[in-house]
Amino acid sequence: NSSKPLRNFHLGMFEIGKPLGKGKFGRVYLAKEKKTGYVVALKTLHKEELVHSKVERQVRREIEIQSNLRHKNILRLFGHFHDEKRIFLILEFAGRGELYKHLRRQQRFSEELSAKYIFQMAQALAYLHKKHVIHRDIKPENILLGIDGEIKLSDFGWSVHAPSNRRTTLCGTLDYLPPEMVEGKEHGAKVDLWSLGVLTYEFLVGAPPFEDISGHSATYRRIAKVDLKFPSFISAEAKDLISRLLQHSPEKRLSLDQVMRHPWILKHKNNWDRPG
Ligand SMILES: COc1ccc(C(=O)Nc2ccccc2)cc1NC(=O)CCSc1ncnc(N)c1Br
Repeated sequence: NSSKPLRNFHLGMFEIGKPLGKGKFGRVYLAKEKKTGYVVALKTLHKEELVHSKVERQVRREIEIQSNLRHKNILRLFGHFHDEKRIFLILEFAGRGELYKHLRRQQRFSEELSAKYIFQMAQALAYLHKKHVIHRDIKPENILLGIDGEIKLSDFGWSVHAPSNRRTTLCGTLDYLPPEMVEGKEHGAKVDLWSLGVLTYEFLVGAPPFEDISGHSATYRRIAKVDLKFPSFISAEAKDLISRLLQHSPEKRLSLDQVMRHPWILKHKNNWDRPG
């Protein structure tokens, strides 16, 4: 539409820097836009892989979903372009990188830091849900940190417009899947609330609640049963929030507003270093 600023990007506009990481479909590089000196993260997706895994349509839908998202806790997709072999996504660069690396290094986060991250996640999800976008792939690997340590929700590889019934097979970890997705049922935005509960648990404990080293079917069973156990060091308020999110039936799960007003969040809210 005419209101959109004309921005046809091409590779020659960028100075490519160090590799930032390897995603499931391609590599990500630090890059600088030559004219403005603006630093971005440039993600390359290889077309033959996308076509091969019938993900082409998903990328297109993804780009159109992303291009009108603007929120401080959601990583921006500024634009995209392609050459004969690759598609390039021009992404906001998150100054403190991948959250899961910080989590693994520190084993687990304090209750105060976890509450701050969960509050910011709830704000990002409330924004997405208002736009009828369900993320569906909330896990530490898809969360980045901005230069001030703020959450940047990323990689909407699986986001869809609600409601939806997943068609393509799921890849990667099952740990974050809610019962309705494990059972292949219709699912709505409440899948992100279940995953938020799993994320809260993993921040505080250092591992997801239903992880079962004996394999997928064991994890499936534990999810379907909501077989939830807490270590003794978890506070009563944190246990309360997690238990009210990890409810088998989606309607019983807390809403995002209730998460943002939960005693466990409010208890820590005044100690967060709030910029500005
Ligand atoms: C809005 O962020 C995205 C939006 C979309 C997709 C994507 O691949 N979609 C997709 C790909 C294939 C098929 C269907 C969808 C990916 C991302 N994001 C990423 O890949 C994160 C790259 S890593 C990184 N990024 C910035 N700063 C850092 N310090 C780092 Br480390």
